[in-house]
Amino acid sequence: MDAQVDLLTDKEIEDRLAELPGWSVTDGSLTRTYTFERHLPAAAMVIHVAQIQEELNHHSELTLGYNTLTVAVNTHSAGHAVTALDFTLAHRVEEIATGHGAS
Ligand SMILES: C[C@H](O)[C@H](O)[C@H]1CNC2=NC(N)=NC(=O)C2=N1
Repeated sequence: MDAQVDLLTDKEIEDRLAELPGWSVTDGSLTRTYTFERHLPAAAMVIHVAQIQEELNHHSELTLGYNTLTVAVNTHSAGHAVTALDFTLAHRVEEIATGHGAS
């Protein structure tokens, strides 16, 4: 049984989004689309994000395009609400993005 996940108020979500330029809550998920110079760097970042997701045991929907990678996450165990766990993942992804040539 997953531990009870604390829900966030709209204000808390807005405050946390202010710390994550480029991220938004879109269609119920915390979302960011990264753009790359070429396809393979985008594909390589998928593996790195997957490693982080396994470490956190928290998983997003990843959409790989020609030179884009979209990360979209909410918390399934909280009824697909956006929670602090989603922001934790977003910050971890942000930490690696520049190194992958993402913008
Ligand atoms: C059994 C496993 O721990 C749970 O299903 C984890 C896996 N990854 C998850 N990812 C997300 N986004 N939300 C969850 O509630 C979640 N739960």
